[in-house]
Amino acid sequence: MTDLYGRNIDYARISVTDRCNYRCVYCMPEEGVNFIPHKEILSFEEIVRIIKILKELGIKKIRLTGGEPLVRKNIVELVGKITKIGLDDVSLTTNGSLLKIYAEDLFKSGLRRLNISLDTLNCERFANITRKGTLIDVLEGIEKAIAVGFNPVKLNVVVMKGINDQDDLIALANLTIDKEIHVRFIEIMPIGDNDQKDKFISCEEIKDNISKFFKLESTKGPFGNGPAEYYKLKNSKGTIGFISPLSKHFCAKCNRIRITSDGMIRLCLFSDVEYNLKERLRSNLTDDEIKKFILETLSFKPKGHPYIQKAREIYHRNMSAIGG
Ligand SMILES: Nc1nc2c(ncn2[C@@H]2O[C@H](COP(=O)(O)OP(=O)(O)OP(=O)(O)O)[C@@H](O)[C@H]2O)c(=O)[nH]1
Ligand SMILES: C[S@@+](CC[C@H](N)C(=O)[O-])C[C@H]1O[C@@H](n2cnc3c(N)ncnc32)[C@H](O)[C@@H]1O
Ligand code: SF4
Ligand code: SF4
Repeated sequence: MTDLYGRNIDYARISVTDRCNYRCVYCMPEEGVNFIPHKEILSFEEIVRIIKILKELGIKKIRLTGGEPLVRKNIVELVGKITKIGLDDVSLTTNGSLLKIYAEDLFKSGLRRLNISLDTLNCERFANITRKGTLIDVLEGIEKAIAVGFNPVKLNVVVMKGINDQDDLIALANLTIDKEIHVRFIEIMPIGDNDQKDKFISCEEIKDNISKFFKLESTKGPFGNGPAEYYKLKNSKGTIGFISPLSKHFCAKCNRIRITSDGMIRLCLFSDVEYNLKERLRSNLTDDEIKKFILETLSFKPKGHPYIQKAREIYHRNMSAIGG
């Protein structure tokens, strides 16, 4: 599919749930989140049908996300159904807390790569950032993922000024030396109901902080479809990536659409305008009619966000409900 700006859209991020066992400070509030009622959440059959239709429209890469995708009941079964569809790439973004339990079965169901969120290697800070998490669970989950054969394994680090922008950067960068782990530092985005919007630090500053300790060499990065720019440390096995949606946005190269867990097509992370796909799926439209609807909505995909450089808006959905 090509949009009005000539961008080839071949990647869909599908959120399989808005629920999560964590409450990360940059993603959703500690309490009072209104989760989507179960009957509004897309069923496995609906998700699989959407992916098959998207494939016919030229989508080749699918990322499953959430909320926390691994808290969705029978997620392994869903992954198995999706990997059988015959796409070029299926991947999943997770907080890693349940990987100890699911990594092996996910691998057996055909999934080959994982992106795991991990913002610090300090137990106390980890508990404060996730509000509900225990660091050791994620570290063991990462070990397990590597042991069963996932490759590449990428770690996503949302960097917050004054919280994890100093020693954490060095400790996380260090992980890339001996292991084939790819650590990506991400600029915090001002989306949803969170109180971290004054914690922004740009990738340039993050890079400067790392460069005080390590020399970064530009490099090609691991297999992926996302916007990260990659570097490596001398003789390291893994890489270090930077994702800068605000300071150096990548909208001109945007290749993706999103489907929320309640079946809305979201054309841009930074735009709250959504199109009701679920309503069409549940009203007996044919696959061809659904295709036509998706193509029609694509013409509304924005060029980028007009306020992207200094976005300080409150969006009606939290990041957990969009899928990142
Ligand atoms: N602004 C913006 N941020 C994005 C977009 N896609 C992903 N991100 C952010 O990038 C970070 C990493 O996303 P992931 O889910 O790991 O996916 P990815 O980096 O696209 O995946 P790879 O295919 O492995 O490169 C998250 O914080 C996302 O919110 C996008 O289209 N726009
Ligand atoms: C919404 S989470 C969903 C998947 C899974 N629960 C996880 O945490 O990896 C997807 C990605 O979005 C990132 N994210 C969440 N809120 C963010 C924010 N305000 N700014 C930048 N990235 C954010 C997370 O760190 C994670 O890497
Ligand atoms: S970033 Fe992921 S793990 Fe953290 S609260 Fe959001 S959905 Fe949950
Ligand atoms: S902000 Fe919107 S247009 Fe820009 S890269 Fe992200 S999804 Fe694409």
